[in-house]
Amino acid sequence: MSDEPVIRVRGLKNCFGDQVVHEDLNLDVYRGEILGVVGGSGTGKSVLMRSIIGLQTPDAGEIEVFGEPIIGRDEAETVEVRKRWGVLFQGGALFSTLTVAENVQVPLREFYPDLSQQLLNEIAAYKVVMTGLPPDAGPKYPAELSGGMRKRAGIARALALDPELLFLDEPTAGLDPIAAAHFDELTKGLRDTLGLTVFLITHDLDTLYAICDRVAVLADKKVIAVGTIPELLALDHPWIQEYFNGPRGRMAAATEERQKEAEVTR
Ligand SMILES: Nc1ncnc2c1ncn2[C@@H]1O[C@H](COP(=O)(O)OP(=O)(O)OP(=O)(O)O)[C@@H](O)[C@H]1O
Repeated sequence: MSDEPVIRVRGLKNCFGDQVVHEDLNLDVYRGEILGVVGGSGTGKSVLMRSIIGLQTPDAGEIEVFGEPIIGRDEAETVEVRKRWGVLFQGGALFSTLTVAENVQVPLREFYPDLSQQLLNEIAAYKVVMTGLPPDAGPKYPAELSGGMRKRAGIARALALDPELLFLDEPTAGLDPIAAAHFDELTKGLRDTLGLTVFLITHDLDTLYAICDRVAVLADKKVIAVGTIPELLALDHPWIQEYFNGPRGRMAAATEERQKEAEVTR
């Protein structure tokens, strides 16, 4: 992790009618880190992600990704920076009428319309295997895959353009604990091998303990705290205490502790 922010958010404000979702929200995400983003339902985690990737126009504030301003710029102006990130939306959001391989090719066709079909096929096949899917998953349709495989296919598509930055919105939601743990390993493995920066929205405490370098907590319309889990535990904010020190939080901490001990004795 470096001290260079890949994402810089300052004074962000987002409203829907009378509802103020974000007010004076600030956040830095550093190169090479996996940043977990947590908060109660409706605190605006997805709206924050959508603002950063330019799908939501905020009411005020500044957002920079790789030093490029995002707010108020159209798609054509941000094309170079958009090539540098990949996104896995909540639920995977694959096109159901396209095969896995065709889904992976969508961003390639959008940004590199002159690539030959052979090259598109080769890149898609490589991305599919890279995410741990069997090679024969390429010609399958999303409906023919398990939930865990669909998430992997979503990651394969997010990786299509060899991004430096990956946005994941609740990637382990709906997965059984074993598939979720495998997905966590995949995320960490990709970060370690490709040097990615990962912005990871999650409700999954196991994921936070297992792979996140820092965690940002959304509450009261802003990021109220960001740090390692021990740093957050030292704060006496009621939501943070309830979240990390509630029964599920304690269980996730104990699991992580056991895994670390097992690694030491191995
Ligand atoms: N396009 C929209 N129009 C109106 N309201 C919206 C829109 N998008 C989001 N909201 C509202 O903004 C708030 C934050 O939504 P968001 O989806 O970011 O929450 P979240 O923290 O990701 O929640 P969850 O953990 O349940 O996914 C919610 O109250 C939601 O209803």
